[in-house]
Formats: sequence, C-alpha cells, structure tokens
Amino acid sequence: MTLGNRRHRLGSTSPGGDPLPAVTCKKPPFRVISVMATPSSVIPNSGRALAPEEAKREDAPKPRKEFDDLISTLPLNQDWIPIRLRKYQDFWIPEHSLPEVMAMQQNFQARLDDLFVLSYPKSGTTWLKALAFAIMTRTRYSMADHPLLRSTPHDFVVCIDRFFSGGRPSKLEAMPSPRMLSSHLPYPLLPDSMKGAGGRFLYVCREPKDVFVSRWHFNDKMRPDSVEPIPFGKAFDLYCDGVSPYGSIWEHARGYWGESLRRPEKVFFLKYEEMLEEPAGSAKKLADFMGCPFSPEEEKEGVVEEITRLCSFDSLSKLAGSMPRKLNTKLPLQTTSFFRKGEAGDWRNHMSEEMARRMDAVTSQKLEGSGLTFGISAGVEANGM
Ligand SMILES: Nc1ncnc2c1ncn2[C@@H]1O[C@H](COP(=O)(O)OS(=O)(=O)O)[C@@H](OP(=O)(O)O)[C@H]1O
Repeated sequence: MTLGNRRHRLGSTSPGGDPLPAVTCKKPPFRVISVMATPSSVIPNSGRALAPEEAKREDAPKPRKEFDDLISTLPLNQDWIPIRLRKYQDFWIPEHSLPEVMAMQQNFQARLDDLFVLSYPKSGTTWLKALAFAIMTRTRYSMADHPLLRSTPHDFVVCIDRFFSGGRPSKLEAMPSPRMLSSHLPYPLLPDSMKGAGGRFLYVCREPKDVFVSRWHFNDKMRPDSVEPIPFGKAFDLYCDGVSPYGSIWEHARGYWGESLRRPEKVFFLKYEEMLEEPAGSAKKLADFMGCPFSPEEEKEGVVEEITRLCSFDSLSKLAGSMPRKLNTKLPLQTTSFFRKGEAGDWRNHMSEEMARRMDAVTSQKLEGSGLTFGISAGVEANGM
C-alpha cells in the first residue's frame, strides 16, 4: 500500500556521511519556525547573548584538551568493559562520549520544531526511533520501499552528541526542519535550549530489572574475547548503586517523568511494557502527540497496523539480520546489536528472587512519591513488582 505521494527530500547527511532524509509530516506538527541559531550565540546556562567578539571566540571548536583535562579529574568506573564511566554532574556517563556531550551542552541550539527521542539505554530506544520516524514520514514512503527496510532506525534518528565529534556541528545545523534527533542524556544534563522552548520530547522507560538484563547481555556482546564478562552479580550491585551507563536509571526516569507531569505538551512519556501490550494504541497516541494524528481513512486502511508491524521486534530484528554491518560508532556495534528478545519479564530467567526483591526495593525507594510505577499492565508485578 502506498502511504503517500510526497517526494523524498534528501536534505542532509548523518554524522557518518550517509544521506539523512528530511523529516516531514502530512500536517506540520507544530508551527515551523526556523530558529537555527548560531551555536554559542548565547552563554550556556545564562541565556545572555554574547557580544560579537565573544561570539567569534566562542564559535571556534572548543579545544578537546580542555575537556580531556576536566574528564580526567572525574570519578572513574572501569567495570562495564569496554565502556569506561565517569561521574559527571551526578550521572555515570560513558567516558568516550563525554567530550561530545560537553561540546553539545555548550553549543547545541534546539529548534522549536525539533523532536527528540530520549531514553535510558536498553529501554526501547531503537523501537521508539523506528515508530516515530515511520509515523512522521508516512506520507512519503510506500511500505514496499520503506527506508527502514534498508537501514537501521539509528541511521534516521541520530544521537545528537555524535554530531559534535569533529568540532563544529555543521551537518546538524544544515539539517532541514523538523529534525528528529536522540539522546541518552538525563534531563538535568540537557542543554538549556532543549530544556526551554526548543523541541518536544518522546521518552521511553522500561522496567528496571529487564533493562539491567538487557544491558548485561549488550555489554557481553561488545566485550573483546580476551576479557572476562562482568560477573552478573557484580554488574547487579553496580546497577543498584546507580553505577551504569547514564545511570542511575531511577534518577533518569524520574527526571523526565517529573517534566512530563509539569509540561505534558513538551514531554510524552511512554512505557515499553505498554507499547508491547498495545502497539497500535501506543502508535496512535504517539502520532497525536507528534501533531500528525492518523486520519479515520488511514485507520480504516490499516496504516497504523502496517507501521506497527514494520517496527515490531520480529520485523526490525529480521531486517537487521539481513543487513549485518558495523555501525559508525566508537563502540563495536552491529546493526544486530540492538535486538535480543524484545520481551517483558526476562529478568525472571536471570535473577534470583532475592535479587529481584532487592532491585524492587531500590525502585520503590527511588521513585517514592513520584507516582511512577513499572510494568503493571504487561503482567510484570508492580513495585514490589
Ligand atoms: N521493535 C522492538 N520491539 C520490542 N523490543 C525491541 C524492539 N527493538 C529492540 N528491542 C529491544 O530493546 C532492547 C534494546 O534497547 P534499546 O533499543 O533502548 O538499546 S539502545 O539504548 O539503543 O542501545 C533489547 O531488549 P532485550 O531483548 O531485553 O535485550 C531489544 O531486544
């Protein structure tokens, strides 16, 4: 079925240099105002505009050494091989991405019509990227010739900090609006322009025990043969203490949850388990929030189901398997690295009851008073879970 007849605009390139389709929606999701500011025209965390001479100075790429010097002073954890973590602004951030994160914090200017896919890693990021991209571009592609059939969702919704690895993020600035970008950064670490009026957030969270199991396997896949896997029990202790990539998971989820309550028009908060249970319902809610709801005709024609089928675990994992290749990232990742089981409740096959109880207790304590709970509707017990 043809979903639309718009022409595919190739407006930019991914950090790796691959074509990155411009994202359009049948109905523009919100007023499209280009506020593409010169990076660094505002002093980070102050909102004060820079004088022209200051701006010129600030426009130059930050010397990497300045960041490296700072990074070397931060608390270090080396257990999640091959990822080294540094405690930065109260969160454990992968050391290899910290220079880019710092450059992004200083320079990234969000636009009003940006859409950001945000998540704690292993919570359903790949899935949400695919869904959001397919929903947003549905009038341009036929299902038979969809870009997701040829490339991974991570090629279409690219992590913002990756644009900052080579100094000035010119490719990012050249992307036509509305842009779709992603980040694993916790809310407090986002650049001011994102926390302010710039863009809207799609955040996905997942039951912490399942996220942990997924993370443990993911790390294991990246491990060089010469290195022993991180023992499950040790990884568990670290994770419960918040020492995991972009951790702690509880502070991460709580930050975005709080913002979704304060500003529901800015932050759409999804749960992986609810997406599993109600894929079509979740896609419809997503489309509503993104400003391009499915029309009654589209619903009648089965467009919602076509999109959810294309983005399902079965479909995406098979596609990844049919185009195995290394991704253009600093970690040893393949197109297939983002797919394992795609289920809720796999923690039961990995954790003792005592471990599960312990992590549930951490969850209850860390989320106390927030109103955020996990997994009830997917048959995973709620906190005390
Ligand atoms: N389409 C779809 N539907 C359901 N589940 C899916 C889908 N795509 C990926 N997955 C599962 O999500 C886990 C990977 O998480 P992320 O995509 O957040 O990883 S990453 O942060 O981008 O590295 C990982 O979970 P586990 O299977 O539990 O390890 C993937 O299998």
